[in-house]
Amino acid sequence: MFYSLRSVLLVHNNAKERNDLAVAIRRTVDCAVLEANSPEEALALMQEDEISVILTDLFAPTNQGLDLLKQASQLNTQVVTIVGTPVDQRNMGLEALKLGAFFCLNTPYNHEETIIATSRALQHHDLLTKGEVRGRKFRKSDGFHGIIGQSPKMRQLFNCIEKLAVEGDSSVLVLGESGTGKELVARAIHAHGPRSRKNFVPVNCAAIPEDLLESELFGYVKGAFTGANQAKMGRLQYADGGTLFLDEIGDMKASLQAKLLRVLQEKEFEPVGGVKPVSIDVRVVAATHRDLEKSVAEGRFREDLYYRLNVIPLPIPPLRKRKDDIPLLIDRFVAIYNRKKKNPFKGFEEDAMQALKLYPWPGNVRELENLVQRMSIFFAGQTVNREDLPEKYQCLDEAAPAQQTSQGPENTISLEEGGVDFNLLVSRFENQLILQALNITGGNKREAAKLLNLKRTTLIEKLKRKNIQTGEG
Ligand SMILES: Nc1ncnc2c1ncn2[C@@H]1O[C@H](COP(=O)(O)OP(=O)(O)OP(=O)(O)O)[C@@H](O)[C@H]1O
Repeated sequence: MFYSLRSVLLVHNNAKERNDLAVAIRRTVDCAVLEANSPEEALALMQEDEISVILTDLFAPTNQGLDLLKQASQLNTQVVTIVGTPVDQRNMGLEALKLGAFFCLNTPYNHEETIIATSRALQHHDLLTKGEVRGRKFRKSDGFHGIIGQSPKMRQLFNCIEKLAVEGDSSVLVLGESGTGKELVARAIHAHGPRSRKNFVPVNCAAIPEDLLESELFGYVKGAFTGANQAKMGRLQYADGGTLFLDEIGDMKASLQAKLLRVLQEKEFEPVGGVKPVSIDVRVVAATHRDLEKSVAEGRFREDLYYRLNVIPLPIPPLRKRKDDIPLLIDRFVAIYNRKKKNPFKGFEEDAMQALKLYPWPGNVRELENLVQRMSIFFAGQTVNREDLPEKYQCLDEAAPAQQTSQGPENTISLEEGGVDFNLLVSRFENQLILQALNITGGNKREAAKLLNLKRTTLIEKLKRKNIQTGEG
């Protein structure tokens, strides 16, 4: 997804400090963090990965940091830079700002200040890149804040977002199947309303381990538990004045549901281990693919919290109910995945387009985006017809989509009676996917990572950890 492709490159020559800062950013900001020890290493990484934001020391007195700024903006005109410089060398910081740096921080870095500057820089990057895609290829009428759609159902959705965004305070519950664009909708609500000058902070309640979620959300005071050597601000506080996006809210455990309810009712909370309430002003946008009413009926979700969150329910229709949007979405994704390609993919023939309109898209827009990405790799410089599509997409009529050949999101694994070895099964599943991807790409790790929707560096890390030997690439 183009938002989560955002990556921050930290350039700092003290490995321990760099690593601590990288961990702090990863925990709070929705992005990948890459690290480089020197400007040379940073430039090499920039050749390999698309970087959204660079945070670099200026490496006084050599000016290497200023050189890095110049070369980085030649390599990638949309990269946003933040520089760090000691207080007594602010004049170099000024030079960097004149060269186009977005922000100048004092070193040694203060984690909270750096995290705020980094999220702002990423927001700025989002605006730059969205503007480019729309400006070049898309008209405003094709969608709304990066959400593509022209079908009556989507136009209705855009109207609702416009109205509720302006109002600015009421909680919103975004409902829809996985991959329908719930996070995009939450971002649009934030971007279109009065809170857009402050942070949009996403928290995926299902992705963060239950026992960590509380301190991630609410932060903690020094000494709150073993290892809490200093106080830490929670994500809720980063969202102060802005929007907190609670994805997969249906997965939140009961004790946290009670604490969240208090935030919504009283606009205050206590960090873990703290006794002093902290006032907070956030708009909460929550999302789930679950049937929350059913969870309430089954006693798994608090009824009072459900009503507090559900002030404005916002259902997003599944893709199969708005198939008119498919060609437009395909055009958009083709344009995105053709960016910077020397030999661009030429798109889908009419018979392929017809088949794709017949397919039921259980994984919704995410599945469509992945398919276009895959086709653009394997059919670079060509067009694709129906027979070129993976088998399950070669539909001839609506009632009978071609056989399901892969593990779509609709497939489930059932738990055996005696239980399973979870880690072993997950690891085997990962191995199979990785080996299949490497097989298809002839061992090319970059292309394999694309097929798996992983960053190249993540794939390499996994290969190392699993001791999987591959050819070059
Ligand atoms: N209408 C749309 N226009 C453009 N891109 C879209 C649209 N809907 C979804 N996408 C893309 O599909 C992917 C999934 O979107 P998103 O993460 O917002 O879905 P979601 O409903 O939050 O999924 P999940 O429930 O699995 O978290 C992203 O890459 C997003 O950019």
